[in-house]
Amino acid sequence: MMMEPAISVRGVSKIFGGFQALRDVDLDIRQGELHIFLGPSGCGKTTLMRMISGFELPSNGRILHCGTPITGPGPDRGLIFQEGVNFPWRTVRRNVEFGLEMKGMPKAQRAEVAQKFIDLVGLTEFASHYPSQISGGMKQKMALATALANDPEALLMDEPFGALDAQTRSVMQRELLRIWSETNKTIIFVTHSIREALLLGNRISLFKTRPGEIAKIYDLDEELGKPNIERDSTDRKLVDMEGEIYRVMRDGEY
Ligand SMILES: Nc1ncnc2c1ncn2[C@@H]1O[C@H](COP(=O)(O)OP(=O)(O)OP(=O)(O)O)[C@@H](O)[C@H]1O
Repeated sequence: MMMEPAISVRGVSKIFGGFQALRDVDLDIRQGELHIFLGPSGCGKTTLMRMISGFELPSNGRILHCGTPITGPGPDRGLIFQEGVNFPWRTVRRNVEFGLEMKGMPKAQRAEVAQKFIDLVGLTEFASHYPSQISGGMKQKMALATALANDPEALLMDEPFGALDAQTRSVMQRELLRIWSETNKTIIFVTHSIREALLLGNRISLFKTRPGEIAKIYDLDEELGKPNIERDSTDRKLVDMEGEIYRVMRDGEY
């Protein structure tokens, strides 16, 4: 039996003023999938992500989460941005606890849940530090722990590693794959980087611009095997795909 998609995007367009940012997007995100949005600047990746998060509504069409129309933000969809939003006056632990506090979870239980996710992302030693005392990569780990603590069904990650240096970014990619395989969450991950897309995804939605559309979907499981930390950036097939996607984007020949 086919599982119901985690997210279904049906005939979705978005118009800002007179400007068409997205046109007629159809897409199913599978349960437990790590799905990549890849494309040039301005092609509408963030706009589609914001509509899935519920902060923005489609001009036309509809978006369903597990069969239910999305009408606004909800705890079932956890967001992680490049800036890694946090409260600077709260320690790592109290940042991770924030959503649980809002839900009114009792203190002891919230400490236990926060600890579990702080350990999962590898911040055990830094739980009592303030955001200003930890690195950019650690801040993104904290954002991941904060999102996971709320037990969302899907994680929406908008260029979460975009501001990190190459070395830290590569560590975080491996960490993300480990955490994904341990939690089985559905993840939508936005990136500009073809290589990052190829290292992480089950599938890639390749966007094109003017108007923003999904031009092509690549099934990486078929080509490269399922994403795991062994997926190798020097693998011949991966390098070939990288070249192909690069050419498609450069020449606009979708
Ligand atoms: N609130 C808004 N009002 C007007 N135009 C907008 C608004 N939000 C986005 N746009 C326009 O819609 C288009 C798509 O923007 P979006 O941020 O979704 O692109 P993107 O693919 O995420 O780009 P980037 O990779 O640079 O973040 C852009 O041309 C942008 O200027």
